[in-house]
This record gives sequence, C-alpha cells and structure tokens, in this order.
Amino acid sequence: AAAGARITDVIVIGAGLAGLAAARDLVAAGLTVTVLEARTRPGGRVGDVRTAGGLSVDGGAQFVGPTQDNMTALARDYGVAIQPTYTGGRSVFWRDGKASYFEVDHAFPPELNDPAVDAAIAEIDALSAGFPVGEPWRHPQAAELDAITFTEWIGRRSSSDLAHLILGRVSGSAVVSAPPEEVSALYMLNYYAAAGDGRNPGTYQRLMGTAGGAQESFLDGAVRIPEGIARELGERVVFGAPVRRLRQNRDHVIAHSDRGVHRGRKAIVAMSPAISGQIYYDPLLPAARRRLTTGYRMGNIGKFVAVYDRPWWREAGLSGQLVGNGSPIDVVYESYRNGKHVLIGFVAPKPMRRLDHVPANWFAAECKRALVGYFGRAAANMSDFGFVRWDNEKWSRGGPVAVTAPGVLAAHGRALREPVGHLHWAGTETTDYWIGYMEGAVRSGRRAAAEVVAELG
Ligand SMILES: Cc1cc2nc3c(=O)[nH]c(=O)nc-3n(C[C@H](O)[C@H](O)[C@H](O)COP(=O)(O)OP(=O)(O)OC[C@H]3O[C@@H](n4cnc5c(N)ncnc54)[C@H](O)[C@@H]3O)c2cc1C
Repeated sequence: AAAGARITDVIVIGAGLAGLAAARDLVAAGLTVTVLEARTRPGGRVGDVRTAGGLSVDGGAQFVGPTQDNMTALARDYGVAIQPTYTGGRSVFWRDGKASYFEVDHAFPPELNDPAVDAAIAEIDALSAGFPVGEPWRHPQAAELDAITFTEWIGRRSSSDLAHLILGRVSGSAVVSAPPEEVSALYMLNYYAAAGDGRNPGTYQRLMGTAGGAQESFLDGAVRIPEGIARELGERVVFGAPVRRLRQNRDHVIAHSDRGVHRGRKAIVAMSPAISGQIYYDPLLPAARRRLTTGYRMGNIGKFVAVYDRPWWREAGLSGQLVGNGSPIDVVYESYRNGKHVLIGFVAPKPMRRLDHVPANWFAAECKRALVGYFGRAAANMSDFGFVRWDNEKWSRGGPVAVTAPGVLAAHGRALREPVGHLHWAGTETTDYWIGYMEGAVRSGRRAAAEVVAELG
C-alpha cells in the first residue's frame, strides 16, 4: 500500500445522501470512516443555488412524499421542518399550446379520459405489484421488456397522441428527464414499481399524483439534511477530494484523491453508475460492470426558478402546478422559501440540449415567456429569477437520475450492486424503492453500509 496513506476501516466516495447515509450507519456500527467528496459541499444532487437577487432556493432535489420514511426520519433527526405543498386550486395540463385543468389529486384532466390510457395505468400498477423491485433483470419478461423503449411499450397499447403524451412525455420524461424513446421499457416499469416500499407496491398515482412524488418540501431547503449529517461526521468528511484512481489488493482499497491517498479495508462508491465510470479502477472492473457503467446515462435536467412577492396563482384558483408538452418548460411546481413564493419550471430534456447553442439569457427569456403563456400575464411580474443547469455540473453531469436504453439492464443489471473485491456500490440508481429520489439514495447507502458491516463483522 502507498506509504503515508491515511487508514480507516471504510472509505466512502461521494458525500451525496447515499454516501452520507452509509457513513452515518458505519460510524454507528463502530467502524472508522473517511468520506471523500469531490465538491466543496455535501449533498451532490441536493443543493441550494442563489437567484440573481441573492435568494437561496433548492437547485436540485426538493420534494418528499408518502412511503419515503428514511427521509422523514432524517428530517426529524436533524430538525429540518417539512412544509406541505399547496394543494388548493387547479393544475394546468398543457397540450399543444392549449390549457385544460385538473384537480391536484388527479394525474390529468378527467375529460381527457382515454380507455387505453386508463388500461395502461392499470397494467403498470398490476405489474408493479409483482415486480422484482430493484432487480428488474429477474423479471420473467426481462429480456422482452428490455428489448424495447418505453415509447414502444406505450405504442403497443395505444397509438393515440394522448397516450404518448400522458404516459410517455409526462410520466416518462417529466420524472426521469429523459425522452421516453431513449429509455428501456424494463427500466421505466421498474421505476414505477419502485414508487413505494416493502408494504406498499409502487403505483402510477404515487409517482405522478402530485407529479414526481411531490407532496412536501423542506422549509429551509433539502440540503439542510446532508449538511446536518456532514456536520455530525465532522472531520471524517474531506471536501475538494475527487477520487481519481481506486486501486485494490488482497487486503485493502487505496483511493488516490486530490487531497491525498487514503487506505481502507472496504470502500463504498456512492454515486450514479454513470459518474462512477469517471474513476480509474485498478485492476480493471469486470466487463459486466463496465458495460453497465457506460450503459447508464444521466437525464438532462434544468430548473428555472421564478420568484414572486405574492402567490398570485393561488388567488387565480390555480395550484401553480403544470404538466404537459410545453417548451422549454414542461413541468412546474410552486414552493415557498425565505418569505418568497416561487414557481419552479423544469426544462424538458430536448430543449436542454439546445442550451449548448443558445445564450443563457435568451433561454431565460424563453422560460419567462413560457410561464406567461401557461399562467397569464401575472407570471411576468417576477421579482427575481434563477436558472440551474445540471448537465454541466462536473460531478453530476445531469439529473435527476441516470437511465438506461434497451439492452443494458437485462444483460448487465446484476452488476449494479454486486461488490467487486472490496468495492461496494451505492447511489439512488442502485436502490430497491424510490430510484431517482433522495429516499432511494439513503436506502442505497444504508444497504451498502449493512453489506460492509456484515463483511467486516
Ligand atoms: C434538478 C433536480 C431535481 C430533483 N428533484 C428531486 C425531488 O424533488 N425529490 C427527490 O427525492 N429527488 C429529486 N432529485 C433526485 C435526487 O437529487 C437524487 O436522487 C439524490 O440526491 C441522489 O443522491 P446520491 O447520493 O445517490 O448521488 P449524488 O447526490 O449525485 O452524490 C454523489 C456524490 O459523489 C460526488 N462525486 C462524484 N464523483 C466523485 C469522485 N470521483 N470522487 C469523490 N466524489 C465524487 C459528487 O460530487 C456527489 O456529491 C432531483 C435531482 C435534480 C438534479
């Protein structure tokens, strides 16, 4: 092993919620831990950003909901208050430039009922009930479902534009921020099945009802939770320490970071599989793991935050929520932070790609125009705004989650959590329930910590 390397029982790589939850359990089990984090802050895909006017808002993850019990418990442990999302008023369903309206406990306007859509949703729920959650490769039809995209799966049930809009665009792209024609059907069906817990199978409604599981948010920002855990871990967390190289021999893992060399008996790599491939592994990881790593791609997500002094939408009988096929924003939620009301617009995956060629201020102006189109002229009176682009974040490269195209999960999925020597894997992509969510990140970290505790006995 490298001379002068600092030695702990376990090295955790990544101080997102997965890594922090793992470290917390490892410390509670009496093990010594070092957490190496590339960024200069904890939280990863959870983090505050500042608007042009200096307001702190959630730039990444924000909402929690039912069956996300690990997050609720952490909020309690770290004294982070949870506030309900406003559920009064009607939500906007935006289809081809026209608004229709629905109550927030529905997924879309009742007049749009299409028997094929209802049947497909019922099928998703029925599949979820018996799904090998988190191990989609074990599904009896894994090979068939992983040979087609989610768009093809929908197309076999209905050819209507509405079915593709509701099931593909809204429930696929709005949730994972990737176009449904680029995502495997097996991946998406596992994602729905994961929207629950061991007692409550995932349902379409729990994932989509208030679109994206959004029910409640953290009064002072979701990042207060990773900050609380990191503070408690104290000097065990080393910031500004991207791990460049992970070596292992019979007895140890040796992590070469920008803040020195660290040695452990085990390591937990706690990040998206898509990002874990940026590390150089010596010896080479098994072929299945490498194929899996390159098969996962981060979603394309951007958040436009419009700040208002008053929640004028509530006064107009609206919830402030929108879904549909608008552009560049295709999902909107409302929220409240530091005395200000905000509308949070998620930029659809395809317009996000256009950002590579369009100046940011043009794009912000387009986002503003979109909000005015959806909600009326009052939307133009924002006191402040901010725009967060995740695809250019060096240590995330997108969000909210990494997805797979056909041909990855059925063939190589088993490598997702399978330890390689002394290396264990965490990150929301590796969870059973709530893939793509903070809850899933915490669950995955706790599962990886339990694996390590069992091995180090
Ligand atoms: C815009 C947006 C909105 C979202 N909305 C929600 C929501 O409302 N509700 C919800 O529950 N979830 C939401 N999510 C998803 C949620 O943020 C993630 O599921 C969760 O935070 C993932 O946690 P993680 O620990 O698995 O990964 P990450 O948070 O990505 O943590 C990985 C960590 O590893 C670090 N790292 C990477 N490479 C290295 C390296 N080589 N060496 C050292 N460190 C490294 C990274 O800096 C990062 O801190 C959203 C995400 C985004 C981007």
